[in-house]
Formats: sequence, C-alpha cells, structure tokens
Amino acid sequence: MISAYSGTAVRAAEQPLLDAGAGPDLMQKAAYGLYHAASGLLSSRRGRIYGSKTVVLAGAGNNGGDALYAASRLLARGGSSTAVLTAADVHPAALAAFRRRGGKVLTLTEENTGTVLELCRASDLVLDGILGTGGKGGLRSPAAGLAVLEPARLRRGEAPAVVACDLPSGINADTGEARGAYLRADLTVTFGAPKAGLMAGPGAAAAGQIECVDIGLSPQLRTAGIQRLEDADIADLLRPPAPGDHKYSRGVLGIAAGSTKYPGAAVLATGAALATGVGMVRFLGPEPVCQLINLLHPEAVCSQGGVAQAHVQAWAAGPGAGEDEGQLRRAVDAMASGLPAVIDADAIAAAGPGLGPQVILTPHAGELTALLNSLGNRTDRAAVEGDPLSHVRHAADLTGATVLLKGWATLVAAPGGPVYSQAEATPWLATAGSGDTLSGILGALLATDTSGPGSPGHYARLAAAAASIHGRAGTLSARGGPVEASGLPASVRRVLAGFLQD
Ligand SMILES: NC(=O)C1=CN([C@@H]2O[C@H](COP(=O)(O)OP(=O)(O)OC[C@H]3O[C@@H](n4cnc5c(N)ncnc54)[C@H](OP(=O)(O)O)[C@@H]3O)[C@@H](O)[C@H]2O)[C@@H](O)CC1
Ligand SMILES: Nc1ncnc2c1ncn2[C@@H]1O[C@H](COP(=O)(O)OP(=O)(O)O)[C@@H](O)[C@H]1O
Ligand SMILES: [K+]
Repeated sequence: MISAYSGTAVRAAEQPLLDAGAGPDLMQKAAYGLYHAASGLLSSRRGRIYGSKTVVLAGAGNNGGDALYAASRLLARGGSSTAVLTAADVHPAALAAFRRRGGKVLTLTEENTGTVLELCRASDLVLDGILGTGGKGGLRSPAAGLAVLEPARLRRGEAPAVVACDLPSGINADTGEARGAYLRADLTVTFGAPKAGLMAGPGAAAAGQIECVDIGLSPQLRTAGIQRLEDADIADLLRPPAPGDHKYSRGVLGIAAGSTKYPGAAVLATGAALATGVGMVRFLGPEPVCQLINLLHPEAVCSQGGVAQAHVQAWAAGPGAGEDEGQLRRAVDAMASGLPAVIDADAIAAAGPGLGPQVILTPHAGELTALLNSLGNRTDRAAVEGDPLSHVRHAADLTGATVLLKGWATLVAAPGGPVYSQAEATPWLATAGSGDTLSGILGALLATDTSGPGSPGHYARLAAAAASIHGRAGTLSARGGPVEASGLPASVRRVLAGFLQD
C-alpha cells in the first residue's frame, strides 16, 4: 500500500527535525535522491551522464535548493547545466555550490522566456525546482510562461525529460488542484512521503511516474490523506474458489443493467462479471435484454423479476438503465437491500442521504456534479474536475455511501474514512461501455467477498481493487492503441490470472 500525505502533514512531520537543526541534512538526502533518479533517467535515455545537458528551474524556496544540489552532482559527473532562476532570492548555499561545480546561471524574465524555452527543449533534462510544498496558487509571471513546456511522454519520447522536484510546480500539494499555470513532468521525485496532490486531479495527471525518496520522516507521519493499493493488496482481496466450493458458496451476483434502448450495457456488465469470476450471475431486466444475455452469456440465469425475489450476495445496477422504470426500481431496491451494491450511471441520481458504505456509487465527473447539486451542494463539472478529492469526499459524507469517481486517477472515498486513488488506466479507456465493465468487475468482487464489512473502508478497498483491475485490463487491451469495451473481459481474465499465479 502506498500512503500519500498532505503537504501540510509532511511539513509538520519535518518540523521537529528542522527544530533539531537537521534541515541541511534533510536537503542533502532529498537532493541525493533526486540526483539518483535523474541520473538513472539520463542513463536510460542517452547511455551516460557525461556530456548531458540539464536545465534547472530554481525558485525562491528549499525546492530550488534541492534541485540545485542535485544538478551540482550531475555537473560532477561531467554533465553541463544551466540554472534558470525564477525568483530573486534563490537558496544561496545551493546556488554557490552549483556555481563552484561550473554551472551557468541566468535569471528568467518575461523577455527571455522564449530563449529559456529553447534552451530547455535543446537539453536532455529539465529539473523543476520552482515550487514545492510552500507553493501558493499557480505559477506567477515570469515562471508561468514556462508552463507550455511539454514532458517527453507527451512528445513521443523526444527530449527533454522533465523531472519534478517533490511535486510539479503550481500544483497544490494537499489536493492536486491547479489554481493557475503549472508544469507537467515525466517523473516526480517526492521527498519523505508522496504528497496527496500527486494522486488526485490535475496533480495526478501532471506528475508522471512517482518515486519517493526516504528522508527519515516515516516515524512522524500519522494519517494518510490518500492510499493506493499495490499488487499484494489486490491479491489479498481476491477470493479464488477453494476445492470444497460450489456455485452458491462462491457468490451470486444480481445484475440489473441495460434496457431496450441500451442493451449493450447489460452484455458488457455481465461479461465483465463472469470474467472476474462468480458462482452465478442472476440477470434481471426486460424480456428482449434477457434474450440477448441468454444468447451471448448462456450461463447467466435471467428473469424479469424484482430484487426481493432474487437470492444473491451482491448487486450491480444502473448501467444502461436509461429511463427504464423497471431497472431504476431494481437499482433503488438494491440500494435499500442492505447487500453490497454497485450503483452506476442513470441510477446514481436516485441516491440520497442515509445509505451505507456497502452501497458503492460509481459516477463520472458529470454524474457526481448532478448528484451533489441534487443534494443541495451547488457546484459545476469544472469545479469537480479541478478538485475531485474534495468533491468525492463530500459526496461520500453526504450520502453515507462509498463513492468511486472515475477518471485518469480513479478516486474512491469511504464515508468519513479513507480515500483511495488508482491510476493504472490508459486514456484509451475513455470509451463508451468501459464504465459498464467496471460495474461488472466490482459487482463480482462484492459477490465473492467473504471477509465482510470488517474494517472501515472495506468496500472502498474493494472498489479501488476493481478500478485497478479495470485500469490494468484497459492498458493490456490498448497496448498503445484503441480499446473496445467488449474486449475488456478477456483482458480482465488475464490480469486476474497474473494476480492469482504470483
Ligand atoms: N523543509 C525541509 O526540511 C525540507 C524541504 N524540502 C524541500 O523544500 C520544499 C519546501 O520548501 P519551502 O518551504 O521553501 O517552499 P517552496 O515551495 O520551495 O517555495 C516557497 C517560496 O516560493 C514562493 N512562492 C510561493 N508560491 C509562489 C507562486 N505561486 N509563485 C511564485 N513564488 C511563489 C514563496 O514566496 P511567498 O509567496 O511566500 O512570498 C517562497 O519564497 C519541499 O517541497 C521540498 O522540495 C526538502 O529539501 C527536504 C527537507
Ligand atoms: N482519461 C482517462 N484515462 C483513463 N481512464 C479513463 C479516462 N477517462 C475515463 N476513464 C475510465 O473509463 C471508464 C469510463 O466510464 P463511463 O464514463 O461510466 O463510461 P460508460 O458509461 O460509457 O461505460 C471509467 O472507468 C474511467 O475511469
Ligand atoms: K517542483
């Protein structure tokens, strides 16, 4: 499990060490970690450090100090480096060390911004040390003019690689918000602990890969702001069948998805649930959709009955329900059943206060905006996309349900509890029907779960695991090209086989 903390929490953890005079030592540890990661990147991209060109963007605070000390180490290995100062008072000792190693220095102005951008683009590496946890708001002029710099991952690998020192400058360390201009990176080398702002919203998309350098803060760090499940955590949540199992002991998932207008959603949710593994799918829906399901998934047991008559361990309801009153009624009944229930798409609008954490709402940003507005919380889509962390937490607290907010980094909030962020997906997953498969995957995990509610956040962990499996399946299906939602179940099977064999 990766734990991320707010910038405020990390600064509080640093304080006793700073009071004890360990500041310079902490900075050297951070700078060494940054140098180590940057030199690894340079070596993999061009074979060696000797002869490499680095531009250091250095702001007024300690973040600039870290970057300058790291660049000094690259100078010592035979690289060349130019420091571009974005403020008047840059860390004096770090700047002096940089100059002593032969680094060149120039000051950024609005007039020379174009020249500096050309210098960056002609270099192998840009170290972004403009702002760290002390940053307030977006980049100010003249540094704001550098925000057009694109990292190599968005330029098909063309130089330069951009490495952010602690966090991409201009991103809020606590929330991941960008309240103005900000830089994007290929790699963020973060110190002490990952910042929550690297795992949510614009910050998650700007960070690129994340590497954490241990500078000895762990004993001081308390409550994580965001957590991220890793392979072992996900494997722990999976329940493969045991020799004594039969179909009912494995778990039955009730699916109320699709409508005569959107029958495909039923096929996708059912296919994904079967690929994730359940004892049985009981499918409820209108006659023509049942016929389609029987044809494509003959193992599913179909009926047009209601939720009360179906004996299941969990529900997945809402995908493709459209305005089908029968399906919307089933979703409402599933929410009230007390059983774990994934509620997606059109059915999310029926959610209100008083639900339990076993109900998992899975909105995209538009659906979350509508839900919050219906609960009296005036907001708009841009605000939700700008600060998804606060909005997903708020929705969980208002409804009492677990809320999974889809996106590049999918966030899952338990009411009053932990927040998870999974970012294994590819933007190719932004395709119609892909959310329907997520409902099926999560429904199957809920139906086969035998560990019960257990600790707070149990359902949020299952939802995060489903998002991770879905994201990995999308990445596997895509291999750099388009994804068809109907192809996802086959990839889900392969992703799960990987977890179960390890
Ligand atoms: N503490 C430690 O022990 C360790 C800390 N470490 C490192 O220190 C970093 C935190 O350092 P920090 O506190 O100096 O803050 P940092 O973000 O570098 O800059 C603040 C300066 O920027 C200015 N400024 C603010 N917003 C601005 C804006 N929008 N546009 C322009 N300027 C803006 C602000 O001025 P102000 O606005 O307040 O007038 C102030 O002068 C942390 O991320 C990590 O990298 C590591 O070395 C490990 C040990
Ligand atoms: N830019 C993106 N990068 C990665 N994954 C994305 C992106 N945009 C959307 N997704 C994922 O694709 C899925 C889309 O779901 P949804 O919008 O409900 O689609 P639909 O309703 O058509 O099935 C979600 O799992 C979401 O997390
Ligand atoms: K930075």
